[in-house]
Amino acid sequence: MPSLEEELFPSTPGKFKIERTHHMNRQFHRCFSSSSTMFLWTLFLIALTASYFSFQSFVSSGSRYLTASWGGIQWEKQVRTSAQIHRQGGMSVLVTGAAGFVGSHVSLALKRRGDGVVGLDNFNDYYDPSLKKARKALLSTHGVFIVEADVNDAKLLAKLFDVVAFTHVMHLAAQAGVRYAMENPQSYVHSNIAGLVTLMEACKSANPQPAIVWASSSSVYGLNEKVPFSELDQTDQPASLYAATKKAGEEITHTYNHIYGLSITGLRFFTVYGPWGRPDMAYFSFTRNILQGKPITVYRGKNRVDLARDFTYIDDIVKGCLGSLDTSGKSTGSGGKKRGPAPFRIFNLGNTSPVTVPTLVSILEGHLKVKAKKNVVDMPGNGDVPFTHANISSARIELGYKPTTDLQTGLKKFVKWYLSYYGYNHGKPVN
Ligand SMILES: O=C(O)[C@H]1O[C@H](OP(=O)(O)OP(=O)(O)OC[C@H]2O[C@@H](n3ccc(=O)[nH]c3=O)[C@H](O)[C@@H]2O)[C@H](O)[C@@H](O)[C@@H]1O
Repeated sequence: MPSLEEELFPSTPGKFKIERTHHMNRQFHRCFSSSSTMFLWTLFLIALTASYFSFQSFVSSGSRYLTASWGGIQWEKQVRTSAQIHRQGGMSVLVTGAAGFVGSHVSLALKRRGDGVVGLDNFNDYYDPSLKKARKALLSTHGVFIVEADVNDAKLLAKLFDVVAFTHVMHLAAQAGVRYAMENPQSYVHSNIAGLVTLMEACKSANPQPAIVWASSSSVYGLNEKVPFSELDQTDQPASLYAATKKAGEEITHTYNHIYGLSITGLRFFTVYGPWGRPDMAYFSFTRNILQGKPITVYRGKNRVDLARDFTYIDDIVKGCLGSLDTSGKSTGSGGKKRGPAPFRIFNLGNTSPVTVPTLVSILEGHLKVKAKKNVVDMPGNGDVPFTHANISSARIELGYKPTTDLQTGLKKFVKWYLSYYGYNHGKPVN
């Protein structure tokens, strides 16, 4: 039995057998055997295919405009107003990941000192998007407008550079989290590789080209054992896919610096923490669990050695970011062509005093006045590294970077924010 498709579109029309009336037989025979009719059929099929594709593109462009949260006169006005500079010698900065932890703090600091800021964020649900919306609302009260879109949206990026001649890009949009890379590896490729390249393409084509400062990570040191970690140490042994994508980012940005003259500064952040932080990070999830009376899992390294991190307070990181923007130097290219060498820099932004995870827990217990229920387990092979420790000499010399907040002080500020944000009164939830 022929399929429906075969019945409607026989593969060999000339041999089409008609067994009804003789008259019809003659007609069909004439129809399929004449070459001019064949030509008409071909034309018909081409027209059908073409109209199918134009309908498809109409539907997709239509839905793009229907669902797009950007574009239009009012939108452009908001972008321009947000980008306005209010100080002598100020800059206009496109901050990607502006609704994120570091992004929201940096945006606010720039705006406060009179720089123009436009944010970009896709508000994904890697962690509770309502926290991102709350950061957005906070920024909005300070005059920072955040465009809701993905950094992979090349058309939007081109439009933004059309509307504003950004002097700088602070690129903080990324898929963060070391261990989550085993659950969702593609999200790291999407944001940290594809998204970075899309942004670099937009920056290289922009006229004038902006200078770029972006977030790499202390995780690029991977299995490096030389302490403290210095920028010249080996970084070709990543322990997680997250670290590998950040290291790849350093190589990708180098290429754009080399070929197109983009000014690049990569910042290797060391476990940043503080108010408005990331709920997926240990200090945050420990706080939540301790307050809710739930157990926490504390990982332990080989031979029962405690894990340690060079925890760095958000305000210190913000100073490092602003110092990087201020000293970035200009990109040299224009019209997608390099006109001369441009700066390429990489800095550690750490605290230079690692603290073990059990110590982190006891500091939290002190501030929360609640004892944690600890499950101590051996570190699973999920991308974690045993310790991090930053050498910050270069950042100190070139950016004037000088961290001033120790973990005890920084966690106190975090806990104060946490209790007030989540509605606790003296450690008890307010109903
Ligand atoms: O500095 C960096 O490069 C990285 O810092 C953090 O990564 P991580 O240091 O692993 O921060 P946490 O996830 O907060 O973990 C801190 C420590 O607590 C430990 N931990 C974590 C979670 C947990 O349930 N138990 C536990 O003992 C981890 O093993 C680690 O030693 C961030 O999550 C990364 O996005 C960032 O790039």
